[in-house]
Amino acid sequence: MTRDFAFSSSVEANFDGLVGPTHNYAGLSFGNVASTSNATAISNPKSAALQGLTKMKALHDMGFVQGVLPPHERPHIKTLRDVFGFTGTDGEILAKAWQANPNFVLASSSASPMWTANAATVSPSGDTADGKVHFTPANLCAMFHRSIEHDVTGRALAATFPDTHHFTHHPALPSVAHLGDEGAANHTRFCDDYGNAGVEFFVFGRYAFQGGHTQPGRYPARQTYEAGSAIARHHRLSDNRVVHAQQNPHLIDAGVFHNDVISVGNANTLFHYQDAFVDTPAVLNELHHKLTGIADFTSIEVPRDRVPLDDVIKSYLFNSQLLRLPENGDMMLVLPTEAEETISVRDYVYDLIGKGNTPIKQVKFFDLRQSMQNGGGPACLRLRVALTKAELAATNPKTLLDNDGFTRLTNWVNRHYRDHLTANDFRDPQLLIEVRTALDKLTQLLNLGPIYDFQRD
Ligand SMILES: NCCC[C@H](NC(=O)CCC(=O)O)C(=O)O
Repeated sequence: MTRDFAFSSSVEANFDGLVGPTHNYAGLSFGNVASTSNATAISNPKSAALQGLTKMKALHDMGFVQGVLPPHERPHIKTLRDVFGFTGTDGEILAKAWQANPNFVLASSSASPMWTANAATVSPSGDTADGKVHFTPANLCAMFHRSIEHDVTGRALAATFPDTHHFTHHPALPSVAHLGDEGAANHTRFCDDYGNAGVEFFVFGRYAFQGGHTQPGRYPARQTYEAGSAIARHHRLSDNRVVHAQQNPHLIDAGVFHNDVISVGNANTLFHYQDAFVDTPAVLNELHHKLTGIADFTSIEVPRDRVPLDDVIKSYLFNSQLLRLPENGDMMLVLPTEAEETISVRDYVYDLIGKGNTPIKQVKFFDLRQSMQNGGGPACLRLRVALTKAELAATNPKTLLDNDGFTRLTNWVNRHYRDHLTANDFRDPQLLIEVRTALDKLTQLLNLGPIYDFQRD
């Protein structure tokens, strides 16, 4: 197929989460090996945010549309007050909560909204019955510290995509285990041109309303089938262009807590591990079948005996960004440096590129160690939003980064962020004041309006 991708009327924009000023390692995510093994490590929020910005800038410079989503207010005093019941001034609330149980404060202080692959599920207008882009913030109810994200995430998305002629914002699904939803980390879309109808692929860990199915035994299956199917209905997707697949429960038990740790897809390509799903051949068949006449579907399977599962998890091979280069339509993998340092993975990737017989022709590595130590690689850090030209023009322009935007955000980080944070620092009300000062400024830089609770109370 010969096409000039540069003149396509639609794009896939990547909205990365700007790492928040309280980025820290608290070991909060059971089943996420990096998070639990780095609990109590000292974090460097400044360097974490700059690592993220470096990746965003590099992709912008390569011609991709790069957006940004803001961090959240942490420690989240509203949670300590309204959920746990502590009273008094902000300083008193922090002190009382810490005394009752330091974990209350730590679970209210994570910078986890940085992983915007978990912010929402997004259905592009080519897929939806009403021709609008639909957003559903993820309830993230499997982990307490993430379950407090969706209100502010919803406000940030509405401030980024404000035009109701083009964008529809749904509330998060109810926060109960039956409807556990982790957003785009378990959602992929296949298509030809980003503006045309595609096939949406929802991956889940377990069924909540039907017995008799296999599920993991050791670690939680965060996403349910029922959550994905409810979102597909809310987003007005056609059944002929939706595929639901169960993730292999043995992989979840080995530490693959989201589908984006074991597969990545974009445009006409799915890059996945052997046995990523329950009955992988049947899943591939359904994708092939539903994509007939829509896109020339290709799947690339990485065999277990080529790359051991432990190396997949350690290196985050599949937590890559799979990007279609604007100039010629070739695909590029964006990987963390850990992938280059893991010999089996490095050899595999260079072989893949070298052979040249798949759509993936390029690879780039980025140092994202601060995020990686909490289990967040390149793919976790971005939310993809396919947009037509008209939708892109209706997007809040301050959230779409150009050279000046990068300079402003880099200066903002350098001015407001600490370079060293441990658990004890969250007891200090001064940190909260620093965070609020920084975020107040950020809402002006990105023209978001008062999205934070401290700006609204
Ligand atoms: N998509 C990647 C998400 C990583 C995230 N880690 C965390 O929340 C770790 C936070 C801590 O342990 O401090 C999670 O597991 O949901």
